[in-house]
Amino acid sequence: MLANKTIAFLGAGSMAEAMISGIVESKTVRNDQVIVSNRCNEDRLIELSNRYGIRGQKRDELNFEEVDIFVLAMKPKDIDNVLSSIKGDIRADQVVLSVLAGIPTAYMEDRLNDNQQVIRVMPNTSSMIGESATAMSPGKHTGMDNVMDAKELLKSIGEVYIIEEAQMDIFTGIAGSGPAYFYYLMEHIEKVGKENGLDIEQARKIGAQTILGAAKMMMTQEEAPEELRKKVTSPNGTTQAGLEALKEYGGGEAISQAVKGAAKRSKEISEKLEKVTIK
Ligand SMILES: NC(=O)C1=CN([C@@H]2O[C@H](COP(=O)(O)OP(=O)(O)OC[C@H]3O[C@@H](n4cnc5c(N)ncnc54)[C@H](OP(=O)(O)O)[C@@H]3O)[C@@H](O)[C@H]2O)C=CC1
Ligand SMILES: O=C(O)[C@@H]1CCC=N1
Repeated sequence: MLANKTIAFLGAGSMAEAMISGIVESKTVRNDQVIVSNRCNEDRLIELSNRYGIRGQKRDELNFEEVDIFVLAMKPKDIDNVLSSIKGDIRADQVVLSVLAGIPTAYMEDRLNDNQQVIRVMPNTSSMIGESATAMSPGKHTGMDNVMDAKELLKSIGEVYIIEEAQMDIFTGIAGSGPAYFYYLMEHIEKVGKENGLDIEQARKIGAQTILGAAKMMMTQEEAPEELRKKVTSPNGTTQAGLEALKEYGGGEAISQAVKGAAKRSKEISEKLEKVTIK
């Protein structure tokens, strides 16, 4: 379905690069079907086009007619500028995928053309290696063919979940922001490993393999995480001591609060948006 489709990223930052890397690596589309553009940083366009063999184009070089799927990948604060700058150039049947946290489909529909096809998407940076957990929520005018094309494209960067838009905030708290929690955890594991005689590279590999192993267990075994945890925990053994410390220092609550904090911020971004329709 994507065989002859052209995909244009508007925004060339970390998230765009992670998605481009995953898409190119998967060979779901040919490299020359992918275009990347940004606001002003031409060096970055050259860098990405050289690194991934895709087409870097300045805004005024973009031929909107040839594009089938636009991927908006700028910061949420830039959304109004972008929507008003593309409205005159895109058609309603061209699909606009937005990866911006907190920007509802209705907000984009109100500011683009009548019946504009939009899809709100929440990937994460593990798209870089095809391991994202990505959510998508189509807007009210989006046809099934475009939903299927978007899903196929997003499958190339990892697992895809079609969810209700109302669930986007919590999805963002868990999966969009989630990689950062694990990196933060690893920063602490590296530090304590180093303080206790490991070199930092060793500590990193050991910690990462442990997270990977636990993740694969959860994805392949029937047991719930609680059961798997109990199997690690010998009475009065080392794990019990570790878990007691984790509880004493609020580890579980800290994780819940991290997810809730990120979800709350996603909701706040939506709530702070200009409510007036500017069509
Ligand atoms: N980073 C992450 O883990 C995730 C991010 N997201 C979402 O992805 C979006 C981008 O985040 P991230 O990649 O981290 O941000 P970056 O700051 O790394 O990149 C932002 C990009 O947007 C470009 N840009 C700004 N204004 C415009 C414009 N008017 N037209 C075209 N491009 C423009 C910038 O170009 P220039 O440099 O030329 O100004 C830059 O390339 C955010 O909305 C975020 O919510 C979603 C999931 C995960
Ligand atoms: O921090 C952010 O706002 C973005 C959205 C999800 C991950 N990064």
